Amino acid sequence: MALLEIKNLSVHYNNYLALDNINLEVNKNDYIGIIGPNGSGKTTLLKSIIGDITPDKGKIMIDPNVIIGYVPQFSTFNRDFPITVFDVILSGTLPSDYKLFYRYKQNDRNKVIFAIDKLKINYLANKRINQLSGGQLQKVLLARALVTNPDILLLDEPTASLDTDAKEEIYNILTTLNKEMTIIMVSHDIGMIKHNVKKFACLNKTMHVHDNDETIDPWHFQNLFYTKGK
Ligand SMILES: Nc1ncnc2c1ncn2[C@@H]1O[C@H](COP(=O)(O)OP(=O)(O)OP(=O)(O)O)[C@@H](O)[C@H]1O
Repeated sequence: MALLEIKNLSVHYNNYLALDNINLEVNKNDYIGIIGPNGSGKTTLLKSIIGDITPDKGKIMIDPNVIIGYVPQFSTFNRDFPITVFDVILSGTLPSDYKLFYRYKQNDRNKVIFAIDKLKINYLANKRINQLSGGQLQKVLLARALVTNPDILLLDEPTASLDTDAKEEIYNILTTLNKEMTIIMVSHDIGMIKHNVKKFACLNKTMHVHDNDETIDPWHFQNLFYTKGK
């Protein structure tokens, strides 16, 4: 059985159609890159998968044993908030139904230590988030998603506004993580997608999925698709 299956999904914001009849099957160890221009529905699709948006039509079926980790766009993150890296990552252990004054357990802290070790960011643990570079903050948000030990990792533009070295470092980390988990990543960065993912999907309200083999050029597909989709 697929870990996640999307069937005929459509989403409107009031009268605006953001996603139109999306179909996608996601299996163990898939690494899927979703590319599309601004406003094509990439974030809407990820938010539908994590249940933040209720679809008007269609279904998203998730294997009940599957845990999903979500790494939001880091531009949406308030970097001026006075909080340490350790506490940001610890917040990833909060249960969805947590109450005010929730007390973390030692086990929660152990999960943070595990994620910090995994991403080799021990040296950042006591820093405040406003002291981090973009690439460091991205790794912290990744560690925050890893504390739940997810089966599927969803990432929204994980390399946006990073320099080439930082981008490469994030992609290397994702390739390593993909050995043990499924990855779905949204990005504008077609070149990086081409070199890293196993499948790519072109999204512009509707979506087409392709295997990423040597002969396929995502630029070609994206252009074809956008021309046809208009
Ligand atoms: N809460 C909302 N209310 C109304 N319209 C929205 C809302 N959120 C998104 N939209 C619209 O839905 C469309 C898809 O938005 P979405 O954020 O999913 O696109 P995206 O591909 O992630 O864009 P970007 O690459 O700029 O992040 C856009 O036209 C956007 O303006």
